[in-house]
Order: sequence, then structure tokens, then C-alpha cells
Amino acid sequence: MNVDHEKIEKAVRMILEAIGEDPDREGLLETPQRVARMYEEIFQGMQQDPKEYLSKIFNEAHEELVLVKDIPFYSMCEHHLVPFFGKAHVGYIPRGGRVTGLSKLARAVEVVAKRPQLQERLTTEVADSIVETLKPYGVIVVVEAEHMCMTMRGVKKPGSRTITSAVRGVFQKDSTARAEAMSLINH
Ligand SMILES: Nc1nc2c(ncn2[C@@H]2O[C@H](COP(=O)(O)OP(=O)(O)OP(=O)(O)O)[C@@H](O)[C@H]2O)c(=O)[nH]1
Ligand SMILES: [Zn+2]
Repeated sequence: MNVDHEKIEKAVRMILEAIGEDPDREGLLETPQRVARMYEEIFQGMQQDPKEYLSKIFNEAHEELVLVKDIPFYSMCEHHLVPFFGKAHVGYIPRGGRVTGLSKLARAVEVVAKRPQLQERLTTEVADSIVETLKPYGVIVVVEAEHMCMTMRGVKKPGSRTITSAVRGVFQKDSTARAEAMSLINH
């Protein structure tokens, strides 16, 4: 168990009371426990480190781009605790034969998404965890997302998308390499 169920249940009950609901009416009776179970699931990245997955390295003599694109993710905006969700594109150029399983790139996205987050930090954490584990020539991470805090409330701009990127190593210095990766991502 990675969250304090009892605390969440108490808090949800208080929120229900605070909005004028009756937490003891039939439909809401199990809601605090449900929310606790849900938070355990959607915040499970709090207890995980993306590097645990990425450090499962094997040897393959490929020193060209590896790109996994359109990785779907769901995260929770740390300001409003409502979802933001979209797709992540993760690419790297292996160095010294150090490659990892393709699914580990998606797992890294999954781990950092399952925390109270900012899109910028999610993007950076994926890029830096790859740099630290695989020590590649370069890393490029592009994330596109829709933020529920901008659509269902506040400024109310449904359909607006936020795009963030983090580039490391060769992708910072070499605009041709970066443009090539970006064109594959946008293709
Ligand atoms: N940079 C960044 N901002 C975010 C992200 N998710 C939500 N936000 C923004 O966080 C800001 C919080 O602003 P505040 O003024 O403190 O909160 P607010 O009064 O609810 O703001 P509004 O959303 O403008 O109504 C808002 O502008 C959100 O759009 C994110 O991933 N990255
Ligand atoms: Zn927000």
C-alpha cells in the first residue's frame, strides 16, 4: 500500500461535507474508499523511480535514433489535482551499445506521470532519467497534453494543447539531428 487510505477517506468525507453533500447517503457511502483506491493507483509513481526500469540495459551495436512515439499518459496537475493527459514521444541515440527495452521508455513516462505533476517537470524527468541511466549521445522528449484545469474550469479553453520538449546532448547542439527527430515525431 503506497497511500494512507484512512487519511484520504477522512479528507474525502470532509470535502463532501464542505460542498454541502451528505456523505452518509447511499450513493456516497463507499466514495471515500473508492477515491482512496483510485489515488493509490494514480499516484503510484510516488514510490517508484523511472531509473529502476531504464537501468535494465542490454548490449546492441545501434548508435542511431530510437524513438517511441505516441505513448499515451494520464497525469494529475499539481495545482488543481485534475487530470492532464496526452501523448509523450521519447527518443534517444544509444552510446556504447547501451540500449534498453522499448517498453522501459513507456514505463518511465508512466512512473513520472503518476505523481502530482507539471507538464514541464514530467518532460524533464523522463529526459534526465534516460541521460543518467543510458548515458546516450542524446535524448529528445516531446509531450503534448490537454489540461482539464484549462478546459472544465478557469479559462475554459477546450481543445487547447500544450507542447513541451526536453533535449539533451547531441539534440541540443545539432539542429539537423533535432529537426530529423522532430519531423519523425510530427510525421
Ligand atoms: N506551467 C504549467 N502551468 C500549469 C500546468 N498545469 C496547470 N498549470 C497552470 O497553473 C496555473 C495556476 O495558476 P493560479 O493563478 O495559481 O490558479 P488559478 O487561479 O486556478 O488560475 P486559472 O487556471 O487561470 O483560473 C494556471 O495558469 C494553470 O493553467 C503545467 O503543467 N505547467
Ligand atoms: Zn491545473
